[in-house]
Amino acid sequence: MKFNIDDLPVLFPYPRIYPEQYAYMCDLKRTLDNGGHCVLEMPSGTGKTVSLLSLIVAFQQYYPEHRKLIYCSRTMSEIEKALAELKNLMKFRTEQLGYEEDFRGLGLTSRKNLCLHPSVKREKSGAVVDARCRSLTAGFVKEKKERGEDVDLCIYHENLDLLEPHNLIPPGVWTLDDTLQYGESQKQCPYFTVRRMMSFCNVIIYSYHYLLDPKIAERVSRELSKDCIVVFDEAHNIDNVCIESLSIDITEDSLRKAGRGAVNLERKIEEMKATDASKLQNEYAKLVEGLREADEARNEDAFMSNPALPDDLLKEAVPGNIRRAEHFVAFLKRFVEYLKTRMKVLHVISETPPSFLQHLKELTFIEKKPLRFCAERLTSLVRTLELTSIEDYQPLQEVATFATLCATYDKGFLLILEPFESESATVPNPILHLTCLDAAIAIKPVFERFSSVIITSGTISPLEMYPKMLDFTTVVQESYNMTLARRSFLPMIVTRGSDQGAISSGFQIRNDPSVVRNYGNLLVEFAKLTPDGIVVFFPSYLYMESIISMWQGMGTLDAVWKYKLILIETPDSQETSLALETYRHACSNGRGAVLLCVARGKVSEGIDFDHHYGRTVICIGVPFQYTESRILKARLEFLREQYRIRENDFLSFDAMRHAAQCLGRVLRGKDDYGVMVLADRRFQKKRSQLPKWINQALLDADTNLSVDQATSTAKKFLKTMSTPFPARLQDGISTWNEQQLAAHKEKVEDENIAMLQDGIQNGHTGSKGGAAGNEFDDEELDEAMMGIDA
Ligand SMILES: Nc1ncnc2c1ncn2[C@@H]1O[C@H](COP(=O)(O)OP(=O)(O)OP(=O)(O)O)[C@@H](O)[C@H]1O
Ligand code: SF4
Repeated sequence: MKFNIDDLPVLFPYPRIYPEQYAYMCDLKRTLDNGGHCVLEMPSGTGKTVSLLSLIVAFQQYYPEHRKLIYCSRTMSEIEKALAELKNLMKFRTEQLGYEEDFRGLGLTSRKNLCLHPSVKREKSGAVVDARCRSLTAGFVKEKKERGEDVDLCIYHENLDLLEPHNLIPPGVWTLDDTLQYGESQKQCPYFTVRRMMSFCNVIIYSYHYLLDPKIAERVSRELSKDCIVVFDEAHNIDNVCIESLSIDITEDSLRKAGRGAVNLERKIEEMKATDASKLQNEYAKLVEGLREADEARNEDAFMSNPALPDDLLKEAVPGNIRRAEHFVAFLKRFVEYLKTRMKVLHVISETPPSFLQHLKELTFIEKKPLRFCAERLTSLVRTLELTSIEDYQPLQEVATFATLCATYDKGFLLILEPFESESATVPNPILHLTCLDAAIAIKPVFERFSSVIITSGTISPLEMYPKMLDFTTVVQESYNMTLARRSFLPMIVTRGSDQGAISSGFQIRNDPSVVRNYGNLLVEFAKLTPDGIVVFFPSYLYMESIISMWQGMGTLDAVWKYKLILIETPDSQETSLALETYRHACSNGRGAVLLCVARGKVSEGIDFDHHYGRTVICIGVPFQYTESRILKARLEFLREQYRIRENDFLSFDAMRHAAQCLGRVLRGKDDYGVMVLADRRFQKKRSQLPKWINQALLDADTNLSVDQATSTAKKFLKTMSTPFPARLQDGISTWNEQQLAAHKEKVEDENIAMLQDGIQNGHTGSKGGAAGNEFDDEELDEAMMGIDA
């Protein structure tokens, strides 16, 4: 369908639009017009992707600036889905406009997914694929070939140089699959085709890391211009991605390997001195000028890049004591030895980077400045030495990254040395964590560089938490309702068992036989009444294991087994895929199945249980994080001091965003239906932290149910749902055709005029849904702080 938002003509590739899609697009347009950032929460399965793409492509094509869209998603399947949606949109636009627009949309993922080289693509590890690819494509390998040496090159990479650089792939939208097929047919590398064509694309769809992880972003995304429109889809975990991209763990094993790497480097330096000393001399001369100049020709070698953010990168000359290759390696060895001695301590140490550096200086005379250069200096050396098996130097690179991060950032980081794996362990197995506490550090350059950043997800309540945590301001912050012609999902909070005993995964009572039995009864009852699939989420693997073994003893599993197959998620991804496949099979053939999994696990984040694959979702307990974790404690303290976010507010927010993610798994569209059970008495007080669209569907009467009451409510609901509901009944309510949309716009305009006439100023109030609020009482806080979910 076609419609206008203000003066902007929008082409939307479906005959009907959902009211929330229209509202979402209006707010997007407002954000782009005003030039600023926004946080938008759109109910799951209501076509967020197509709304984003239709509006932004319309904006891009209509206005002369032709602003590029950078669309970041989390997983490869989500990237592929968005590309397919874009392809469909562009096809529709061509049909409507009567001509094909000059447009290119491409998706980028790792080499591992896009490699075509017959032997490299068979490697299992992404790091090995990267390393092997480099050994076939690096500039010095090519030079060797030109000199007539017997080295292998990748023909898929070589062929790219024969093409016009701005036209490596014809215009159009290419899904990852299309790109692979095209690469195969033309014998050209899909990965480098996309990398090199990024400046010539209208839309790029790739993973978060290409913008947020400085090690990758610096290489891949540095040429993107300021007026690009950046979208982070499924952004409810964006703070964790930011933090992970700047955190690093060092173990005794990695230090041993790093030491070996340094010895190897020494050997290589000696060899090069004997054969071609001028290369080392050249490197030295260039380092006097500064690392940037020394490293100009590194465009495509995404290896050992700098972990620090662009603004924090060094532009000065490299300090004299690490300019010579052998001096630098000796320097690294000294640093590795120092770290080894630190690992020998048998008590937990937590210190800030300045205090670490102070101690380091006292003991070894290593200064901060050369440490800052470590990562880049190592890159330069590896290039000069023309090393090919770079995966052997990975641990040394980690140490160099660690050094650079420690010496670059004074604030927002903490070093934590944990000598033992767990409280009860007696054999030391030390880990030195350099943990980033401030998510705002990694994302800051994105907000500073791009004028419009859109943070969106199906579950991103409370909206105001994200601007606080990520330290940015928004022009629009909105949460949308789900318009439904009938009540097609039933959220409820179960607080008591059939015996009226409270149910909760709270620390004190979680393993009480009566609580476990009540949870078991809940599962058995829902297994009886739910057709096809049930997904059950536990707060942690540990709790899931203990409850399953207790259920085994109580005969609960046997009772469930009568009605459904039981499958379990494990930390092993292959096992879990197999369980999922069997689960789907059982749902499809009528046997029905229960999938037991954990909040924050793979299933809760990326897997959709649409239609019969998920008719009931049960959240057993509030999925709090393991609060005894020192890293989490340090982050909580930081959030309190830096951003005035109280510990309990953050813990509660974090638990609820994961609970909401779990609930959202079963509702994948307007024609879908399902029951959402929050089984813990503590959910009652956290209700306001649910996304607006779930909270509004939760009736007051359904917030304090016993297992019996919940069963009878769900039975009635499922009975209603099983009656046919023709799509035409949604017309005008949860879907609009062009006339209905026009009528809505007219109504809004009339209302605005009337309001103006009344002298009432009209303005957006922003989100009212899911205020953060402090919903903890003292008892709950105690529970949370006592480490409920190990
Ligand atoms: N107006 C519409 N009419 C019919 N189908 C639509 C419409 N809008 C979207 N869809 C379809 O609905 C499905 C769900 O859309 P999509 O996956 O984009 O939802 P979403 O909001 O991104 O969900 P989530 O964020 O939870 O993944 C898609 O297959 C999409 O093509
Ligand atoms: S250039 Fe492309 S095809 Fe060749 S090894 Fe690298 S990723 Fe694979």
